[in-house]
Amino acid sequence: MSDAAAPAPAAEPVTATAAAAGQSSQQQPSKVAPAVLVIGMAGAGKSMVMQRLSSHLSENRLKTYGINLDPAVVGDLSFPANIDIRDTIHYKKLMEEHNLGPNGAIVLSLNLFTTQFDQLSNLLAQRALENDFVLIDTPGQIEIFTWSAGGAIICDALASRLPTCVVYVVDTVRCQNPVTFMSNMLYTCSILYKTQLPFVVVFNKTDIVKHDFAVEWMRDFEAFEEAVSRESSYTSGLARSLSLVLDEFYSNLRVVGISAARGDGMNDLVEAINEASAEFERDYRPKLEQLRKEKEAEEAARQQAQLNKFAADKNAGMKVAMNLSDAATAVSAAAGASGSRKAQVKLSKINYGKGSHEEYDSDDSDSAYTPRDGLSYMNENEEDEDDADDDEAEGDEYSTAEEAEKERLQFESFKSFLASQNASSAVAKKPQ
Ligand SMILES: Nc1nc2c(ncn2[C@@H]2O[C@H](COP(=O)(O)OP(=O)(O)OP(=O)(O)O)[C@@H](O)[C@H]2O)c(=O)[nH]1
Repeated sequence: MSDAAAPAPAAEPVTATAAAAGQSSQQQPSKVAPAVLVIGMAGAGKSMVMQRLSSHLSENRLKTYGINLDPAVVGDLSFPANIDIRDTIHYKKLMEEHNLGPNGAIVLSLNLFTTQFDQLSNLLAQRALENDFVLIDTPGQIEIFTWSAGGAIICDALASRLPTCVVYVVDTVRCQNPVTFMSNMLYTCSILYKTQLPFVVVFNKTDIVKHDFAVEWMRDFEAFEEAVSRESSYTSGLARSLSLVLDEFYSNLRVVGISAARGDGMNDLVEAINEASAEFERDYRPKLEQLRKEKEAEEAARQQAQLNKFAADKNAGMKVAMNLSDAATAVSAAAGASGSRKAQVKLSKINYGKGSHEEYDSDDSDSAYTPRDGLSYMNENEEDEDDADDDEAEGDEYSTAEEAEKERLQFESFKSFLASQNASSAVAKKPQ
């Protein structure tokens, strides 16, 4: 990607708006150069408009920064370009590699190029401070700007950094047919609504046909209807209906007639671009700022929701541990009520192990329970060894009683054995 210095002469302290519209340099417009996206159907004259506009601005001592986004241009460009898509993307190779036709390869080239567009727009933001206009030529495949992701990325990236407008170039000669005119206007409309950027419609090639008829059709529905009535096709009826719908759309359009070949109407074009740029700052910038803030707020809310979910999951984990502890405590208390302290201690140890999450003796009414690591409740006045000692003492008593009972049973059984033995020997000694 080349980024050579623009060939235009050094700018004098006169603003783009003032020079182009013949105003005083006292009126200070934005110092950031507007980005002008030149869009139009193949053959409408975009490249020639780029060439004429660059030289016209250069003659007025205004600096331009040129960008070529058309990968299919053969040979030298007709305008001075600082950045050329052909330096990074070889569209013929793409055709071969992906088995694509020229249109598909051009759209793919643009889409590939837009993957670098964020970096490019950062560079443009700097260059926009050193230049008066950033001019961008695009391929004739205008579907890039109506439905392809690449067009939207380009427009968003530019508009986020520079005042951006669209110059839509129309071939006036081919618009003389009202149905073709309507077809062109529908494209204009769809690009306007897709890009949402300030718009200038440029009727080119006015050296061949004046664009007055087109302006009249846009301003006066009856004039268009009369032209359409001469057509007898189905589409003429559709064109008539559509012109009614587009009435509102026309009223908000900036329209300029030029001849890129002869250089007619160039001052009007520059003035329209400056107006569109001012419209961007006045109407579009606040909307973009609002959108940016909404997106930031959305992102912040999303992050907060994730944090809340994380915290909720963590609390749920703690609750499970706490519930287990409560259950153990309840059973332990029940066991305590029946007087089996040993059972309580054993239960506590079976559930958690000694010194683990929770240990709590329900029969110590004077206990002060203090949380430990948020999970355990332990009687501060009681030491772990107490339990151990209790276990030992009570364990001793218990085993002695058992043994005594065992001894007693053994003794009883021995006595009954002796008694049975004595009885049998008495029978044996009895004289016959
Ligand atoms: N008479 C006349 N011819 C023009 C004018 N502008 C452009 N042309 C001619 O129209 C043809 C197409 O011009 P380009 O500038 O290549 O058009 P483009 O829109 O860039 O075309 P693509 O690159 O194919 O999209 C060329 O033959 C130009 O000489 C004009 O104002 N008057």
